[in-house]
Amino acid sequence: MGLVLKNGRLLNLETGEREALEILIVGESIAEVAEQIDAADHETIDLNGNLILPGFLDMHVHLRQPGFEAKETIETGTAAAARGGFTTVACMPNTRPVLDSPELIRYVYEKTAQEGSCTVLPYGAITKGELGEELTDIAGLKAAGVIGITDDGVGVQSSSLMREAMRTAAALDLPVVIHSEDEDLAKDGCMNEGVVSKRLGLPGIPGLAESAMIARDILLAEDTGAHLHVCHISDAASVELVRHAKSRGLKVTTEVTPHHLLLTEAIIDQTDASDANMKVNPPIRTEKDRLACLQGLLDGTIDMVATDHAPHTEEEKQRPFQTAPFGFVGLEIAFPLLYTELVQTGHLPLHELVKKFTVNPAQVFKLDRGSLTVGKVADLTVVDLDTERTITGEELKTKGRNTPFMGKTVQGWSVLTINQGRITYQGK
Ligand SMILES: NC(=O)N[C@@H](CC(=O)O)C(=O)O
Ligand SMILES: [Zn+2]
Ligand SMILES: [Zn+2]
Repeated sequence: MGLVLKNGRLLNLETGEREALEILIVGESIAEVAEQIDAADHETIDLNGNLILPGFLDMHVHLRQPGFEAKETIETGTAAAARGGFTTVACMPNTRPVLDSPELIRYVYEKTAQEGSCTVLPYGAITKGELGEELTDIAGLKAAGVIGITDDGVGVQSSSLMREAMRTAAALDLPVVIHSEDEDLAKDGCMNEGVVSKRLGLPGIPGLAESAMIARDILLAEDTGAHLHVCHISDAASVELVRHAKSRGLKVTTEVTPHHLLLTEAIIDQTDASDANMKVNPPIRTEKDRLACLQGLLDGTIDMVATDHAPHTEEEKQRPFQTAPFGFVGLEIAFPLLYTELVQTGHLPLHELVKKFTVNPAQVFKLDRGSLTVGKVADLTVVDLDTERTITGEELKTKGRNTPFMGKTVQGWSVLTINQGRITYQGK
């Protein structure tokens, strides 16, 4: 007995056409895709004409477990992912303890098997404890199932250590995923360095703190042959560096967050830095930087969207701007925000946006996901493009309420998500 999805439209990611096709799911896989499927022996769900998309992949999330369960757990973070249409998320190792050993990687897989609502692929740390001093057992981490190595949350300051990490990762065919931040340039900054930080008298983080490190790591990737993936790109010069590296044929890829595509530092200017829900790292920058990120997404310099879902408690975010932690939640609202702000406004066609959530991340990280053809894993989401909903705290499945998009009305919400043949979210 399987499950037949009836009365849906399948989006063709090559042409953008919407095809009236039915899907039969048996076990974990797609058994049939056809104009009409005999549902006599199966359960059926009527999709009311809504759009069927491959399940989304988010290669940058913070699930906070182990150690920071007040912010998020694997259970709540993956429930949020499912509500957002995601079927695969890659989780960052800046937990407590840091995911820097094979045992801790196995812990994430076991916890996900018990409580998860999507596939979770952990990253392992580059350095022990993310302290930037000593490399982890990268081969051991790979054997335990990491999909890449990263010290996300902090930049690896030592160039010789990074070079050694890249050499090892290249030999193991593991991506090196970088949080690019020169701590010396970033100092104790809490927002973008520029006219707004000057007016408010707050310490700034210059775009240079990001781009200078990206330049270093592109050169190290060339030197070592490693695949370099640049996290949460936010600055115009950074986008140009990645564009140039790609044009030279280097294995350099990158991601951008919805907030860096949609916001500028005006959100901090307007509120006089009174609300730490506007505080994130890398910081929200200028209109020039925002437009460079958008252009990078459109021309393929930026491969994918990633949320950098980074939940914190309300207590932490009520602290003064300078001392509150950096980070926004994003899993549940990423697709509706970008559908509303980029597709509805004509910046890019729907199927191009969907690729940035599906086939592109799958290709970059060599995952057999992102396609809805017979024999593939049944990872999909059904999206209602028409119904408008306001982003409110009550509806969120994440524990975090830290988003600058609270109160915004958007459309393009998932109404059904299926991961490995199992319904993981069903809503209105
Ligand atoms: N993005 C953030 O502002 N915060 C992240 C760390 C990170 O992604 O660098 C976090 O772990 O809270
Ligand atoms: Zn980061
Ligand atoms: Zn992050």
